[in-house]
Amino acid sequence: MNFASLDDIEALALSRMDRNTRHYYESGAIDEKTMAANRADFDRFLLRPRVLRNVSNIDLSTTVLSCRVAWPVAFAPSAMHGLAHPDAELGSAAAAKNTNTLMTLSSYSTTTLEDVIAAPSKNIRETPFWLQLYVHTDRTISETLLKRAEAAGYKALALTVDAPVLGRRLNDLRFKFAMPKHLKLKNFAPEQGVMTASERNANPDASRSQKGSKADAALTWRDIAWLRGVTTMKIVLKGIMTPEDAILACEYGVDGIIVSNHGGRQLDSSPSSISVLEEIVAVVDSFPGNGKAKPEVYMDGGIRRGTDVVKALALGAKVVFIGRPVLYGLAVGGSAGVEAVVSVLTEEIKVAMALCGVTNIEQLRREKCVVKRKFKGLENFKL
Ligand SMILES: Cc1cc2nc3c(=O)[nH]c(=O)nc-3n(C[C@H](O)[C@H](O)[C@H](O)COP(=O)(O)O)c2cc1C
Ligand SMILES: CC(C)CC(=O)C(=O)O
Repeated sequence: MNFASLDDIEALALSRMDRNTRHYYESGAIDEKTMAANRADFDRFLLRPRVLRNVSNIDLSTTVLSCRVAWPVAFAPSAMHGLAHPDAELGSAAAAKNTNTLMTLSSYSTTTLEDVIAAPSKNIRETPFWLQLYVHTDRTISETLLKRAEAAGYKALALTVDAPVLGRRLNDLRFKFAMPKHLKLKNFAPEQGVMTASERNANPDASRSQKGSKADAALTWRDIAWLRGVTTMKIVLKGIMTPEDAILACEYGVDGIIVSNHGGRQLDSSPSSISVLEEIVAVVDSFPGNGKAKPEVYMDGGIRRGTDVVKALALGAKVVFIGRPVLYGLAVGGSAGVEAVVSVLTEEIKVAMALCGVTNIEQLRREKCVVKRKFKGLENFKL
């Protein structure tokens, strides 16, 4: 499949989706200001073209939590891939394997986590898989899920910390989306009472807290110790947006943090991910590790161009994650569509790196001079 840009894939995908799926995938919370800022704020940073530096070979490979991957972009967890394509998560997992891309599976998937990691692919290189987790009010259900993930070969769990309650997505509320009958949240038994976002949105009690979903709104930092006790997988916190929480993450000894506002789907009026990335990287870098490893810092939110990836890496992200683009790729062509997303973004990153005069990811991350602030401060920035 051949596309010029991720926008073209998105436009085709949206034109094919039924209204409710489109709303669920596209929506941000409330006025969608944070979702818009996730895109717009990349324009606050400019790239500096450098010349005559032999850029005939560009190497995009890097590592994430010691696993080698082909490029510095990973798949963010998103619920219910079955809405996008009949192959569901098997399509996205095959694309992840075929392109040696880290995939994070949402625990609210329409395929079991065991089937996802075993998805057939033509690639023999080992590709890391992580499992995203919402902690269930009945902890034994989460413990069982983690044990299953560990046994199946998942390398890390990504604990989503920015959704103790669900953000209000207005079109989900207006149109009361219901998951089609042929789809199930396959990692849970029906009696475990896990509800989809839409079912919860359609239920006013549940939308006030995540009680209805059985996701535990009472979770605190102390629960990290519980997680450490029940799994040997590495622990990544997804949804860190302030230096204060980044320092706490360091103190609690997690292995990674994802600077993320959930694609603008949770707290509207919170800042864009790219605008807070640099200060979070700085506090993690200066945290006194006392010989212990510090968390790797990743980011997601609004990545749609190779230049976005280059900016985020130059501002200190180890890798970035893409959410909606994977769903749109899946919708246009199953695994081939997701591979088309990877291919467009890979080409764009290579071109941007070459024109910035850098040839590998370490160089890009070291040379912070690749990016230049366009505006001195928020006060000068007009949305
Ligand atoms: C339709 C949809 C479903 C999502 N489901 C989950 C989920 O199950 N767990 C989670 O932690 N994040 C979820 N996210 C958030 C993504 O992991 C990610 O943070 C976000 O999509 C990144 O922004 P982007 O879509 O602009 O790339 C979801 C996002 C979308 C759009
Ligand atoms: C089932 C939902 C809670 C998944 C999610 O995180 C989202 O829709 O943003």
